Amino acid sequence: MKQNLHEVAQGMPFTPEMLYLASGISRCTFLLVFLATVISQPDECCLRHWLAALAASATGSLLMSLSPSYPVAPFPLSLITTTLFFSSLSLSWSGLRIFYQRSVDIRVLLSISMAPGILLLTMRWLDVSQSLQLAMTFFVTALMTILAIIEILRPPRRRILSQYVVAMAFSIYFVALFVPFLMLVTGMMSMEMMVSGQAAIMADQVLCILIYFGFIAMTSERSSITLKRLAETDQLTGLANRRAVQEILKRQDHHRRTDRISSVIIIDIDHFKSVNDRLGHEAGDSTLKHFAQHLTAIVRQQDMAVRWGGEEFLILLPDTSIEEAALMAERLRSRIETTPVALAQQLLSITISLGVAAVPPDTGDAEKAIHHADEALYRAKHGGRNRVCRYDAA
Ligand SMILES: Nc1nc2c(ncn2[C@@H]2O[C@H](COP(=O)(O)OP(=O)(O)OP(=O)(O)O)[C@@H](O)[C@H]2O)c(=O)[nH]1
Repeated sequence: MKQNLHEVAQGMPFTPEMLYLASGISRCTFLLVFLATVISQPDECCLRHWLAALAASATGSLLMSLSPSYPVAPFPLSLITTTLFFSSLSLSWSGLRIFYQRSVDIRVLLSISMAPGILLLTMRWLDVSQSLQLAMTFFVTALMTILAIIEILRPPRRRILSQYVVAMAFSIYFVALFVPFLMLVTGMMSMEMMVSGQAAIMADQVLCILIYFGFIAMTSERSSITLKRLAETDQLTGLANRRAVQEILKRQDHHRRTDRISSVIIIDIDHFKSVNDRLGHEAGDSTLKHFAQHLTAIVRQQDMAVRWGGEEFLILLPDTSIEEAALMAERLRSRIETTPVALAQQLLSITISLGVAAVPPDTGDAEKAIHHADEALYRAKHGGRNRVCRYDAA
C-alpha cells in the first residue's frame, strides 16, 4: 500500500516531499523575520511562543520532506512530526492567550502538545488502519484551530483589525482539516485520493503566511494603538491631553458627524500657584489629581474631559445645550468647593472658575467655542473667581 501511494505521488508534478521541503524552507525564512521581531520587541512574550511555534512547524515540514511515504510517515518519524506540528499549534494558541493577557498553564500546554502523539501510539498499538490514523490526526488538529479561533473572538474584543485575518486563516484551516476527516471516516475519500492532496499542502503554505504575518501585524497594531493612547493621555491625571482634542477636532472637520460637540467648558483652579508655593509641588500634583477624579466622576460617557494644560481643564460636550452645560459646570464648581483635597498633613479647600460656550451651530467651529469659553473664564476670574460664566456674543 505504502509503495503504491509513493508511486502515485512520484507521478505528480510536485511530489509531497518537494512541497514539504518548500514549505519547510519558507517557514525557515519566516523564522528569520520572526527572530528580528522578537529581538526588537523583547517585552512581547507572545512573540516568543509564536517563534517557537514556527520553529516547530518548520522542523516538522523539513522532516516530512525526508519521509519516503506520504501522507502517513513511517514510525517513529510520524510520531515526531505529529508532536512537532501539534506543539506548533498549541504554541500558537498559548501565544494568543498571552497576547490577550490570559494565563497559560504550562501543564495544559504540554498535555495538548503531547496528546496527539500518544493517540497515534495507541492507534498503532491497536493496529488501527492508516486512513483512520490520518482521520484522527485531522480531527484533533481541527479541534486545535477551534481553540485558537475562540481565543481571538472571545470577549472582551479588542479593536485590532489584523486579529480577524488570523481568525479567518484558522477558520479556513479548520475547514481544510475537518472536511478530509469526515471524508476519510465516511469512506468518501481513499488514501489514494489523499496522495493527490497537494492542494492541502499548498493551502497550508498560504495559511501559514497569513497566520504568522498576522501574528506580527497583531503585535505591531497593538503597539501603535498603545503608543497613540500614551501620546494622547496626560500622565499625571490620566485624562486626555491637548493633542487628543486636536485629533478629535481634525476628525470632526473631516466627517461632519451629527454627534458633534455642541458646548464646551473651560475650568481653571483658583490661586493654584499659591498651593505650589505654600505646600510644595507634590501637593500641587495631588490637587490636580483630586480635581481630575471629580471631573471624571461628573462627566457623562459621551463627554470628553481633558487636561488642557497646567491647572486648566476642558470638557467637550456633544449634543448639549449651553444651558445644560452651564448646569453641569455649576454642579462641578459646587462639588469642588465642598470637597477638600486630602493632603498628607491637612485638608485643602480649593475653588475653580469656569467658562462655558456653545459651538456656533452654523459653522460647527469647536475651536472658536473653546476661544469663547476662555473669554468667559477670564470674566469669571475677574468677577471674583469660584463662579461659572457663560459666553455671551452680545
Ligand atoms: N504642581 C504642579 N503645578 C503645575 C503644573 N502645571 C502647572 N503648574 C503650576 O500652576 C501654576 C499656575 O499659576 P497661574 O497661571 O499664575 O494661576 P493661579 O495661581 O491659579 O491664579 P489664577 O488662575 O489667576 O487663579 C504655576 O505655578 C505652574 O507652575 C503641574 O503639573 N504640577
